[in-house]
Amino acid sequence: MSADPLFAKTYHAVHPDMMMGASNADLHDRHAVTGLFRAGELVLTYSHGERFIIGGAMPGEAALDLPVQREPASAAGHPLLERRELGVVNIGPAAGTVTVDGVAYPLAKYEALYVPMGSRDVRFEGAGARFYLLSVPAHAAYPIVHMTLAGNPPMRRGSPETSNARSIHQLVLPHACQSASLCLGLTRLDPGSVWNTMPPHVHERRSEIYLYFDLEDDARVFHYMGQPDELRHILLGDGDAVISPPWSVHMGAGTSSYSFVWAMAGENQDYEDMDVLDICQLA
Ligand SMILES: O=C[C@H](O)[C@@H](O)CC(=O)C(=O)O
Ligand SMILES: [Zn+2]
Repeated sequence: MSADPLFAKTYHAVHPDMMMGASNADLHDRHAVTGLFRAGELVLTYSHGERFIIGGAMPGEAALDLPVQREPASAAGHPLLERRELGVVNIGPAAGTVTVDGVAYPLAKYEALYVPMGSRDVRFEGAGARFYLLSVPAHAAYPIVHMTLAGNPPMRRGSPETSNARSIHQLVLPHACQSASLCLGLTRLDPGSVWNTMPPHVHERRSEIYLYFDLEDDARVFHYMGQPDELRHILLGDGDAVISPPWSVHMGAGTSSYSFVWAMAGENQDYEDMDVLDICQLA
């Protein structure tokens, strides 16, 4: 539940002690973001981690508009992006269009749009498109940027021998697209590779959200989280996201290969600001 009617659910910050001994249902309730993609709906949730708005828009035949703020009264009716920036990724299957203040941006599957603070009207169209939405508070307006995978060649990580060969596309990071705080990318596993983010890491200065997709209906990702010596897991399906607190490991293994969108915000935009963990220290 959420106090602000704009949001389907509010996710609170979680203390490390709360993860130890939590039931699987509580873990899911506190960290898994499900139900974002409903035909004909735009769904928003709110996380107290970096004040992320995590949402999904699945237009169907009718267009969907980003709503305006409702609370407090002084902000009611103002654009949602009055003091926020937005990242949009089309996770498919079909192409769609995002129109920002009258300018249309066709987004093929895997393409993304950075929408600056101050944008007023944001409209989503296209049957079969699923737009994943991530918004964080901003202090400055940067240019709108349409990102393609071809325009953002990947870093190659992992290998088939360790079942983790993958392409990491950095989409919203300072060298590719300026933003106030948001960092965003897309990682695709090679066929037959199932492990992401190996070796895993933590980054105390940013929290991170993963959204898994390109999974068949009966496939799952076992997403690991928690302190390195107190790991827990959550089972996620196609179109499900998971919120990692800044102190938490985030890595996963799937029952097939898959893709995921990663999004971070916090006090820096240095992708390399990670404490990489040795697999042998995990427990
Ligand atoms: O902090 C950065 C993120 O966790 C991801 O970029 C990691 C990732 O995509 C991978 O290794 O597959
Ligand atoms: Zn990370």
